[in-house]
Amino acid sequence: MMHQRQLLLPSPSECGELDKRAASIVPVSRLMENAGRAVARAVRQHAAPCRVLVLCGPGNNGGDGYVAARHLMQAGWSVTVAALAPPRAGGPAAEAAEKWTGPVVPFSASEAGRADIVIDAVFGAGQNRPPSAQIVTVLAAARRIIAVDMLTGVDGATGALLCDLPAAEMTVTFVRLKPGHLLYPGRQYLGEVICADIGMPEALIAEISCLTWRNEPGLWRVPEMTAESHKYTRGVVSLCAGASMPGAARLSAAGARASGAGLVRISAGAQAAAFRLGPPGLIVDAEPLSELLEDERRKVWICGPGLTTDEVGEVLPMLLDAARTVVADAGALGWAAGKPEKLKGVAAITPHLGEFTRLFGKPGSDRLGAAREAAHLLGTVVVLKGPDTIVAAPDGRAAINAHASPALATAGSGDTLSGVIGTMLAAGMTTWDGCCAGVWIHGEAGLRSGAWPIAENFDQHLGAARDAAIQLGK
Ligand SMILES: NC(=O)C1=CN([C@@H]2O[C@H](COP(=O)(O)OP(=O)(O)OC[C@H]3O[C@@H](n4cnc5c(N)ncnc54)[C@H](OP(=O)(O)O)[C@@H]3O)[C@@H](O)[C@H]2O)[C@@H](O)CC1
Ligand SMILES: [K+]
Repeated sequence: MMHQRQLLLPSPSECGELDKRAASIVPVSRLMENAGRAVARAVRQHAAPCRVLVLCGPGNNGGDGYVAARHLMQAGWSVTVAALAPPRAGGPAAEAAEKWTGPVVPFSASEAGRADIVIDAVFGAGQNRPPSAQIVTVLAAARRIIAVDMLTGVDGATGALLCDLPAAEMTVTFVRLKPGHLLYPGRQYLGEVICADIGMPEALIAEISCLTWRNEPGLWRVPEMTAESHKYTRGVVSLCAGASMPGAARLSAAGARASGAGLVRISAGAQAAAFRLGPPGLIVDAEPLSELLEDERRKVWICGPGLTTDEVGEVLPMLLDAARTVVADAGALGWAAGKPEKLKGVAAITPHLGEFTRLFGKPGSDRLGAAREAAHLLGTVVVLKGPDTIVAAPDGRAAINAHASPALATAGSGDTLSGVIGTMLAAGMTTWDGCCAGVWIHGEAGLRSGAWPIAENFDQHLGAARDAAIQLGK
């Protein structure tokens, strides 16, 4: 099982905090030596010996570059170094630069174009503004790039692009991945991301004030089935269905059932007869919602898939008045467009980027920060869906999900996800844990669904996906 601490995604500034604490225990020069050696090792495993140019910036990222250059040269590779600027005097990077005895060439596009591989050690965690046009031109001239810690031009905290960029083949980072390694658009420029152990004391990692994790089992635990389980302990998930889009509610209900809910009921009102033509295990209620809410065992409700904004306006306030745990999606998000405070009291919302924008405005280049702010504003867990789904809690915690497949980007997939999340909450998980687990399980089902699945296909894999989450979380 991955320990929560192993899943931490410190931002560059949190890494700075870590480096400062580490300095009194392990000299930065030793960490830098380990980092550079790890880069050289990764390059040797990745490529056959060839002409390498190492581009070094003035900070410690550049320091890692000088060390990597030395180790590659010692391994018999043909290596040159080009410095953007001299390393900061008296620092560990200057020490590393002094040990470089190989050729130094100008920091130029022609030198970059001459090399078979360019190692980008220009900026890493310390980049705080867009790189200059000169740097962009030099990187663009490279045939193959391997980045040290982070590709120059990608913001490690947000994954935002700070300039036009060529893509790297590989990025070698240290200690832990950073949010920018998982968040788009940056993620697609980093190639294979390798995280090297450089001897940072684990105890120090536990001390930093980082509240961002990679979404994997171990961050949360999914309840198992036990000999005493019955349908009410496995959990009851209820949904509100409407007249015009019955498919969405049925997909959500199917997602809830296939991921292990004990009982799933649809409140279909006048449409009950049509819903009864569906799968026999799905219970359809025709009674008024006010009556259904008298059953206190029906704690978790999904509201929005298949509902118009008018229908949401009728049912969502009733669910909140009855203090139910509500997962709001689709129509419920449209109902609150421009007035997100209408969703206060909801346990979780699951917007895609378009729905998020209609609720809160454009998130800009920092979707992680925007999701956190939205969660704080509403007191609600926000699941900002996408290829790098972000789950943010009102208390500042956030998880980034990289466990997914583009196959999930199909109509109805979000309805299925709301059902899975409903099931996790009905099984007794906290809202944040349940949302994180639901997103991972949905991702796992997508990964198991083969090429070009339709939303209905995901259901077939949700049980196995939940089981994988349970086993990996042990
Ligand atoms: N985490 C770990 O455990 C370990 C981390 N290590 C390594 O340390 C790296 C972080 O080092 P770092 O803090 O020195 O920052 P780094 O990225 O080298 O750049 C800072 C310099 O660049 C400058 N600068 C920034 N942006 C600029 C721009 N656009 N255009 C121009 N200048 C710009 C900035 O200038 P200033 O803002 O001061 O003007 C400053 O001089 C990290 O990525 C990893 O590789 C290992 O060695 C050891 C263990
Ligand atoms: K770099």
